[in-house]
This record gives sequence, structure tokens and C-alpha cells, in this order.
Amino acid sequence: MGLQVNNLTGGYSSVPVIKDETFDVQSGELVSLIGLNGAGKSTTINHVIGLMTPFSGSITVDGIELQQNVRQYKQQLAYIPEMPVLYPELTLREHLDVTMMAYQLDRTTAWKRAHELLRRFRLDNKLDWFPANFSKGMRQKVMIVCAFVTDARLFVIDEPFTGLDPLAIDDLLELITERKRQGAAILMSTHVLDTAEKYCDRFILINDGHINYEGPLAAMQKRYADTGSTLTDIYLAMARDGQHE
Ligand SMILES: Nc1ncnc2c1ncn2[C@@H]1O[C@H](COP(=O)(O)OP(=O)(O)OP(=O)(O)O)[C@@H](O)[C@H]1O
Repeated sequence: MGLQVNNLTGGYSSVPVIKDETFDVQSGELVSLIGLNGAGKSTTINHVIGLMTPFSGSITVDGIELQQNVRQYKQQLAYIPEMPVLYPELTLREHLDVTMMAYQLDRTTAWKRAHELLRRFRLDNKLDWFPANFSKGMRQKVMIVCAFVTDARLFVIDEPFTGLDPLAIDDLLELITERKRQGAAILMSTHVLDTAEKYCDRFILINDGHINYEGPLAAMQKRYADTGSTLTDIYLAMARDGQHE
């Protein structure tokens, strides 16, 4: 099932920023949104996570539309923003408690998973720390731990590869791979094309709010054989031409 976006048009005022986008992310897939600054990646993500209301079109996660059942829709998805957003007055332990409550998780199982995640991201001795004491990368890791403690069916990750140290990036990629295997759908946006190339199953290229290309790397390599073989080569050539198609 996963995420299905149909003919989505939306934006911040009455002028659409994203125009008639249709794409999906199937269960067990990692799909990357790629586009230049201002192309519409974050705006697309803001619609998917229910922060913005579409002008038209529909978004479903495992067949459920936000308007149909807000709670169920939101419980099925976990979002990791590019800029970590934490509650200054809550400790790491309390952030995890709040997440478990919001997602109505079984606390014994969820805390077992939380301890494994905290160990993996080297935060296990910081449960009583407040966000003010964390570095930016550590705050990002708190958001990752809170997201992966859930049983979300869809993970939405905005630019995961900047700000994290190489070990944390590797740990996150391992987690993504595990959840993919368990059938979660994962949508991310990134400018780090060499990592995306290695890990993503498909790419959605956005230009000026339109999806101009969608497919796996092998298909892109075949279609744009004269521009080079890596995702970076192909994307740079397409972006310079301003065509994406
Ligand atoms: N809060 C906002 N209010 C009005 N317009 C906005 C707002 N945020 C973004 N925009 C506009 O929407 C368009 C798409 O921006 P968006 O943030 O989705 O791009 P992006 O692809 O995520 O870019 P980046 O790679 O720089 O993060 C841009 O033209 C931008 O100016």
C-alpha cells in the first residue's frame, strides 16, 4: 500500500507552488525527492504530513486520507524534519514518553525499542538531558529515535544527510533498510545524490512544482545515456538544461 499522491496541487497562498503532482511510495520502498532549491520538495512533504491542505488532489497513506481520519492518518506516519523541533522544557525521556502516548504504543515494547535506538545513536546516557544541552546533530538524532520508536507505515525524512556525523548517517541508513524490509514506505528529500544513488529504489525529480521525471536509476541511465552514468552526472545535466525530461 504505502503513500499515494494523486493530482496534488497546493501552496502557501492562492498561488500554487506544486502543480498536479502524482506519485507513490510503495511499502518496502525508499523513494527520494530531488530538486533544486525552491523546487517544491518541502512543500510536497508539508502536504504529505498534513501540515498544509491541498488546493486539489488527494493523499492517502495505506488507503487512508487525512480528511477521512486525522488521527489514524497521522499515527501511520513519522516525520523527521531537516531542522530538529524539540520541546525545550522536556527531557529526552519525556520526548519519548510523549511520542509513545501520541502513537498509542505499548510502553514495554516501545521502551525496549527505544533503548536499542538510544544505544545505536549513543544517546543512552542522556535520557534526562534537555534539548538545550544537545548539539544540533544530537537533536537530529533525538528526532530519529522518536520517529523510529513508532510503528509508522510511512516515514518522511527531510534532508537526512546534512548535520549528522558519518556514523549516525550509516546508522540511519541501516534503520531505513530494516524498516523497508519490514514493509514500511520511506519518502525522503535530499541534495546528497551520491548517497541517494546507493540506497534509493526510485527518484522523483521536481522542477518548479512539477514532477518531471520519476523512476529508478537504471531507467534514468538508459534514457540519459549520453550525460553520464551516476545520478549526480545525470541530474546536473538535466538541471543545467532546465528540462528534467
Ligand atoms: N512559507 C512559505 N510561504 C510562501 N512561499 C513559500 C514558503 N515556503 C516556501 N515557499 C515557496 O515555495 C516554493 C517551493 O519551496 P520549497 O521550500 O518547497 O522548496 P525546496 O525544494 O524544499 O527547496 P530547498 O532545497 O531550498 O529546501 C519556493 O518558491 C518558495 O519561495
